Amino acid sequence: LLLKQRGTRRRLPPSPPTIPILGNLLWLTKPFSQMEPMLHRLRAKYGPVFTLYVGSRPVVFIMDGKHVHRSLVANSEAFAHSPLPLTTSVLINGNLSSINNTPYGSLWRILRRNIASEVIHPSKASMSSTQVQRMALDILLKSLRKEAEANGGVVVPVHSIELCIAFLMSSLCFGVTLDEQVVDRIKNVQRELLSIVHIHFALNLLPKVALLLSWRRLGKLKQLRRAQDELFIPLIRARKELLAVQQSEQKDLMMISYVDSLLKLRVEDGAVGNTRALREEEIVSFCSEFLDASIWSSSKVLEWITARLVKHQDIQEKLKKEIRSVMGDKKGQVDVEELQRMPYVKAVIFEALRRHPPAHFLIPHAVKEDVMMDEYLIPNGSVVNFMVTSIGLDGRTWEEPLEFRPERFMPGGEGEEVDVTCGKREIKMMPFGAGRRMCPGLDMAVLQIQYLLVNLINEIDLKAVEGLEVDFSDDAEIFVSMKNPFHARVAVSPA
Ligand code: HEM
Repeated sequence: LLLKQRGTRRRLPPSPPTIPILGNLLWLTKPFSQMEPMLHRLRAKYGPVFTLYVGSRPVVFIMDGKHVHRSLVANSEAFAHSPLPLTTSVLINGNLSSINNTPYGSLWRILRRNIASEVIHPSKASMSSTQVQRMALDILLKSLRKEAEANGGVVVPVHSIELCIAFLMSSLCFGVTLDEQVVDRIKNVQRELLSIVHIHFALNLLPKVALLLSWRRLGKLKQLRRAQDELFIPLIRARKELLAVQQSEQKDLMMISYVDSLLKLRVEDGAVGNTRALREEEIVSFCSEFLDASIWSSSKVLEWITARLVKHQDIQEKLKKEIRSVMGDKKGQVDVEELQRMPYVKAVIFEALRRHPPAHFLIPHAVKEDVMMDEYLIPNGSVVNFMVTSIGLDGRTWEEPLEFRPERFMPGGEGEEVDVTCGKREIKMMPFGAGRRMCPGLDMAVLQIQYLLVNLINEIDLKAVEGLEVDFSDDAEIFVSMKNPFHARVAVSPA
């Protein structure tokens, strides 16, 4: 059991030999892709909870469902802290810039409640997203049709998928449906920003070193931040004016948006009881977090699923059969109520989240007090990292874990009872994290992926291209892409 221990003998989780002063720094500064095999080897040798050191400071790794449950769920408050944000991020974005960077406490709760109840809550989400979802689907189909026409029926679906999800999420962020060129610019700025924010584990403990290493990148970061300001600020101001008109004329808005909620939000300011509105630059930063958190994760999941459907024609056929059985003779788009009657669709999505989670690690957590895990001490100030793939691909839980087999999530399968919110005793997979910092966008993301997947498959057949085998190797950075984007031959019914 997890207990706080005072005054008894304390031993940290096991660790490989460390170099004096440096600790295991050389390992910890490796990019994500190179760290994974090393972490699996350490798990095999030291067990599911072990320590690496940055100098004398411990970085704890938790690699199995049982210990994730003991920490993030059973002792959720102690593990809900985040390490200090990287100094570069503070320089560019200021102190109040994202939910994830906000220390666990009252301000974090306000920000979490805001996104969860004002934007993502099913009642709000369905109001604003139904029409936008339809438009996003049209963009996806139109983009695939255009590419197929130009290339003899062959497409690389990742581009169309990213455009579609970026359109959907930027509309929900700013409350307007933006034209494709603007969406493309937003997507490119966000991608560039992400690509230069290399978050090495060690740097979470050494913000000053991170600053030195990142100094060269600082100019580029500032330039990208200016590009964000140019794109986002006019949209935020337009929304502010619209809200003022709506208030004075008591009109209903056509759709809600994340920016609306941020414009109305009050945060603590200095003395107890004092509050203030968010500054414009803070709103820009929160929008950036919203777009990054939602665009890449959801589009990666849809990319992996469509790649799997090219490879496994039998699964594609089963999906189509289920869609036909629910839709009967009805023509046109499948709606949200019909999606609830498609268990196999959900099984395909869960299998993709298990086999190809878009993030292989949770965002690093931290503890702000000494905490006991079994007989081990996790000392105050430790960074704690949780590996998503070591749980979802654990051969003790899943039969042939590397196989893509949605049937596991159907009645009788080993994943039938899986709870992706990780509230139950056992954690078999955690693509959205677990505990207090668990992804607030879970329901929205699953619903949008269901909607886009079903309507896409209802309209097109995805086939393999002769001589171009789908390669399932991944490119494990912050969000995990396919190393080699796959090609598909599509037969799209005319618009
Ligand atoms: C398939 C889609 C998604 C996946 C797999 C995913 C996964 C995750 C994961 C693993 C975390 C870290 C949890 C932790 O550290 O314990 C996270 C955090 C977060 N996600 Fe998502 N996410 C998805 C979609 C979304 C969407 C659509 C939104 C917003 C609309 C969103 C907003 C956030 C935010 C704001 C956080 C930070 C929460 C905090 O620190 O309190 N995510 N997500």
